[in-house]
Amino acid sequence: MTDTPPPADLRLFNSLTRQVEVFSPVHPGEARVYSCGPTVYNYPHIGNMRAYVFADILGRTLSWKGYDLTHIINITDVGHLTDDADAGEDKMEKMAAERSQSIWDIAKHYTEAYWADVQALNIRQPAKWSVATDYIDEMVAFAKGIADKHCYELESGLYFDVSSIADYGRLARAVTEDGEGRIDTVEGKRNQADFAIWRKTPAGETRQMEWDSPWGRGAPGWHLECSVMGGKLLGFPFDIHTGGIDHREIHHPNEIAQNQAHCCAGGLDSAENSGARIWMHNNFLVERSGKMSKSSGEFLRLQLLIDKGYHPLAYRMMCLQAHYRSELEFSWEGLQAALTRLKRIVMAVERLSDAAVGDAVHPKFAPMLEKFAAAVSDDLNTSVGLVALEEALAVKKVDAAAKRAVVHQMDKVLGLNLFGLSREALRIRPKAATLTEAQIEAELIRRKEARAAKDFATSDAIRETLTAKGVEVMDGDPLGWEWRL
Ligand SMILES: Nc1ncnc2c1ncn2[C@@H]1O[C@H](COP(=O)(O)OP(=O)(O)OP(=O)(O)O)[C@@H](O)[C@H]1O
Ligand SMILES: [Zn+2]
Repeated sequence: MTDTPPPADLRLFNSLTRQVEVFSPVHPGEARVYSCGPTVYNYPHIGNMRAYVFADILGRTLSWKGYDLTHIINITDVGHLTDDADAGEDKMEKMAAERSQSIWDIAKHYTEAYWADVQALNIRQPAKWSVATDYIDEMVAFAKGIADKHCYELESGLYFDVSSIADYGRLARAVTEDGEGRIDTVEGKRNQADFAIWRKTPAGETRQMEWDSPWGRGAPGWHLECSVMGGKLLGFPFDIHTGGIDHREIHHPNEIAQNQAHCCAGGLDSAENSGARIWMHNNFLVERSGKMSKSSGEFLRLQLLIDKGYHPLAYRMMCLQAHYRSELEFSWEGLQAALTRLKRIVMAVERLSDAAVGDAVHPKFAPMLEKFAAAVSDDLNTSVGLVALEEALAVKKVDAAAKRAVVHQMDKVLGLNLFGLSREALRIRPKAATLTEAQIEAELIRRKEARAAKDFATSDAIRETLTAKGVEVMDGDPLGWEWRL
């Protein structure tokens, strides 16, 4: 019997080196992780939530391996422009103006909506949700510390000179024409990739969110926010920084540039000072038409999936079935398949008795647990991890408590809430359903009576009516019926 996961080095893909590296913590026994959080100007779409499912799997894996995890996710409530480079308006200001609402109300509403999705997807709470506007003083102090050596002032704000640090942009490694084309030229910029770390409020304008600074009244740049919160809450260097793959091109190279400047100011030179040792990026959730995006107007929210009758953890399952570095194409068929797979697993778990769940693992399950540990240790290969879980569930003639123990171990990483979910809970009434559950139950009782009286015509008719109304009758199944999605 063993109560710790089988040892396997955790290997993670570092976007900085473009290599899989063995994780070796900065502080022995600890793991410090920062994840770029949502810009709360709108509802998150399910693509955004893929980024947090990924960060959650990373955090759970680190915890499972025994590291003392400190995970920070920020809430961006100021500074993120409609273009990741320096073009456009502040996303928050723009939405507030469109809605004639205060930014603070908008931020509150969408932060709560985001947290509801976090909870529905069984994403663990981080050590802290750091809210950008709570760190304005620290941002001004950070900017002051690097301004002399690395920045210059223009009418529109304080700009970071990317030629002032070693090896700018090595994370993106793609100074393609495409990349450069995205960066809007601001009159007077020394290099095309220079970016604002403080944006001055234009003369004659007032913004809802503005603060005093040595460079005039204005607001911090989005990249500055993450540098400051990461450094302040985790200390430089920390272990891992995560975000979606779009951040690999502009946001994170700019964060790294600032971190380098900041650390060099403290006497530590060179490109080694990226702030975090490992930078990890999840790939996109895409639709046939391309990347799912808030800015494009129409997008899929988790709530829409639920309204259609899909349990939110089916979406988590869908994410786990793909590797985080692969693009994942969303389709309703794919979601349905993920839900069916989750149901099968939950049914198998339900069959296990309520015997005590311990951490101890029976030797019979050692091969599956080893396979599982090897898979998640191999850059978070959850899709193979799921197969190991199913193999463990399929083992015959074994004590139920022992099986529960191994499932419990695996679910610590997968986070499918397998002991909190029942198959009935996975059956969600679609919003468009015309029948209530009570009506369905009543019809099923009528049908049972008809069958008992050998009145098969009536029994078949009831079944057909239910089918027409989106209900599948399942004879011989303890659940009795399902919504047809
Ligand atoms: N389609 C997607 N698939 C996976 N991750 C995504 C996708 N779109 C954005 N992300 C990630 O979601 C996280 C939150 O992003 P944020 O709230 O800043 O969205 P946004 O950039 O305003 O929205 P969008 O890019 O959709 O217009 C970031 O880590 C981002 O990289
Ligand atoms: Zn960020």
